[in-house]
Amino acid sequence: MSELLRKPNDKTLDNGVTLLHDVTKANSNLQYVSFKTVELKSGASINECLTDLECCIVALTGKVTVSDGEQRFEGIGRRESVFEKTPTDSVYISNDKKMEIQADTDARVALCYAPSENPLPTRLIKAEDNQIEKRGKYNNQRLVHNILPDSDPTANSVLVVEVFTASGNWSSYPPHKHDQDNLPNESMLEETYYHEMNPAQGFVFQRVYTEDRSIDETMAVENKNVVLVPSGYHPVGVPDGYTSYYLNVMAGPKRVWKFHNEADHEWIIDRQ
Ligand SMILES: O=C(O)C[C@@H](O)[C@H](O)C(=O)CO
Repeated sequence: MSELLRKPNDKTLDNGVTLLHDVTKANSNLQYVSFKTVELKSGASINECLTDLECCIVALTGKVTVSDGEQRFEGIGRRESVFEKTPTDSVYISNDKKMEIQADTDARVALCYAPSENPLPTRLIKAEDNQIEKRGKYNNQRLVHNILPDSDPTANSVLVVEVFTASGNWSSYPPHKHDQDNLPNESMLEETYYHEMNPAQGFVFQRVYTEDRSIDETMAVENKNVVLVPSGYHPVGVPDGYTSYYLNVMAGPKRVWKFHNEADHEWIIDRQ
């Protein structure tokens, strides 16, 4: 199997916590982005000390109470399925803080980490704070919830966005990349994709390829899989009959999302 494709770990621990994904600097080819998906049974909890990482906790489904050791945000989370296609609540917690997440109902949370040395205030990012965008036309239509975009100074490094792609459509398309630290033309950001499909037996295809094709992998991605994008273009194609959801985490040396479209396919944007 591709080193860029991660399948979920379905082992539920005794305490009602299932760690579906745990992508770290130590177990991946990523230097900046770390990522977890955790399922919690109602009443279960997890604790972590954020030393040199900041974290954006996204309540994907269900309701959770999040604490940084001082502030407490109760009952956050807005949906039972991501496919309700409404924004959800998230909490940003900085490095050097404690993080506790307790499930008020059965819940699934995404923990989106990036390196951070500069403590910043904890912030509840309410569903209403998400910037909603509809992008694309023809078979390239997607709905975007910007949770932590680069225009929002809440974080030092991490960027978080969720994307819904309609059946038979494409997203992260035409192919774009952000793997050169060459602003103002392009920024260098690694990325993870956490995918879900509706109905859940669906699949999507994601290709990750660099300009020189030193990476060139096309993956069949199933429900709750993670795709790592250390560099390169990373388009997603969704088969007819299925809707795609993914959560992107990005981070790199500068907190700017400046992408470069692959020149051969840029004409797709300009069609009338
Ligand atoms: O617009 C889209 O199709 C989503 C992508 O921009 C996605 O968030 C991404 O690739 C970020 O680099």
